[in-house]
Amino acid sequence: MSRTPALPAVRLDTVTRSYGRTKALDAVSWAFPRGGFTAVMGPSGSGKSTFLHCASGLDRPTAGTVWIGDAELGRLRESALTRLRRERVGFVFQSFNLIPSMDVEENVALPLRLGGRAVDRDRIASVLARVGLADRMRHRPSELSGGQQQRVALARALVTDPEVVFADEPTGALDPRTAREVLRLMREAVDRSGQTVVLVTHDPVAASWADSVLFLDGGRIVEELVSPTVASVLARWDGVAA
Ligand SMILES: Nc1ncnc2c1ncn2[C@@H]1O[C@H](COP(=O)(O)OP(=O)(O)OP(=O)(O)O)[C@@H](O)[C@H]1O
Repeated sequence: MSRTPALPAVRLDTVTRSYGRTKALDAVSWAFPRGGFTAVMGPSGSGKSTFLHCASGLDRPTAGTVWIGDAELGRLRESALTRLRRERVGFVFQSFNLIPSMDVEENVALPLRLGGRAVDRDRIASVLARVGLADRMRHRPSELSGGQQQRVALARALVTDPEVVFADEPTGALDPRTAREVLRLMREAVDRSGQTVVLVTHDPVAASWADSVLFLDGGRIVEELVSPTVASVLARWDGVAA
């Protein structure tokens, strides 16, 4: 079963991703515990996006193995991998990636439609209520603030009840107060719904919401900081970025 408690939500075993002679990821192994919130930090070019893309099945590693739950991604054909990403994984990006011509309800319903699933309006209403936007169903993205758009994107990521949500700099374009609201909702997805969140960020405040922070440097994991605070993240960051 995909939700066997003993299985990590995501596991990487000696994953390397090369671009020519550059090893963007260099034999990285890690297991993300189910129901955990992990932040991934590191200097520019350290491999964070590559890590997230390989861990989520958006990209295929050059070598090594990735599992999401019980599914070994390298064994899946492209169509099965697409289905797995659609049904078992949620994505949130810095740039929201909402469809401008669709209203909020249609944007949130999109993963269900693409997956050929029934669009249950109560489910959409409930996930929008969860992110505090129940009264905005008929709005277009352009009629919403950046923070509201990111909350729609989070609702869209959560609507399929995914095992794991991958977020790439989701608060990068938001002011601190709005960012806090998005982070609180991600924390809630972990604490109340047992979902797993993997968050790539440059922001020590965002990282301090996680249960642990992985520091990447030169395509390798060089540190894990458990129970991070803003101060402890900054202190480690100085060490990694030095
Ligand atoms: N498509 C690509 N083609 C060639 N090289 C790439 C490609 N994507 C990434 N790289 C290289 O791999 C390394 C890691 O890049 P990656 O984007 O994963 O870093 P990052 O930590 O996410 O950086 P940033 O914080 O600046 O977004 C860099 O040296 C980068 O130049």
